[in-house]
Amino acid sequence: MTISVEVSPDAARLTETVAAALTERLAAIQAEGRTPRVVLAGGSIIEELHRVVAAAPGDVDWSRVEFWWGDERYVDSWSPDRNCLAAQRDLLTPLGASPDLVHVPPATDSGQPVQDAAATYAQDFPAGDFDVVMLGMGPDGHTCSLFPGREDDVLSTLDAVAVVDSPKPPALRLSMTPARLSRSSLVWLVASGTGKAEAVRAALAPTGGSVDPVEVPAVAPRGAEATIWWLDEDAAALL
Ligand SMILES: O=C(O)[C@H](O)[C@@H](O)[C@H](O)[C@H](O)COP(=O)(O)O
Repeated sequence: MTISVEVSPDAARLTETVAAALTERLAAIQAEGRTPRVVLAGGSIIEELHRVVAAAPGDVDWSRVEFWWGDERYVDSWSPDRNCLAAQRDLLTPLGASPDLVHVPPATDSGQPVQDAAATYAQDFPAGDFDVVMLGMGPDGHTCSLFPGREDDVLSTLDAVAVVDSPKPPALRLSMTPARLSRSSLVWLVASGTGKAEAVRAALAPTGGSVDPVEVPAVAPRGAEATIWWLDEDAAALL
């Protein structure tokens, strides 16, 4: 398992580079006769990445790719806060993804308390491992609605947790745990801009030795084959 850092000159080159790496990987998996399993997320750079992939879909049969979400806001299914609606609009609909292969997390109109919704969400995860998990990171080092100091979430041995008082609105969220996110060949963290530079340094170049995943949750998910931090120069400025 390797951990590496790839730095692009700016946000546009960053999303182009990650998009090309994604389409190359998914095409290679399909060439082996497998259906790729991809985990999506929300956040500004990830949503821009989705648009770039949709504009440059590569040699991938997107109707034969399975999708899940690493986290989702637990709000009404039509709320603009939903990560999955943005991904559907920017990525999945333009690429012709198969609705049967898109695993939409539960929403509040299911009527379930958030804890039950987390269990329902996890029941929809595959028996096998993922191929690519693509995550953003907040300026505080959170990823996937896994926030600093939330030991019960970050170190959970479950596949998914309910986040009940997120410091970033909306308060209720569903998160795939680092334990489950790490059941993936590749974990990619994508970060852009000076606002992420301090968190990138905390994750990758700590001043005081090793990084505590409870303090910097973005370091917790690790790919079985590789973990890659895709950064632009601004995000990498303090490395
Ligand atoms: O619900 C969320 O907030 C996102 O899923 C979150 O994990 C996101 O990826 C980071 O917060 C980065 O977001 P920005 O790139 O917009 O800062």
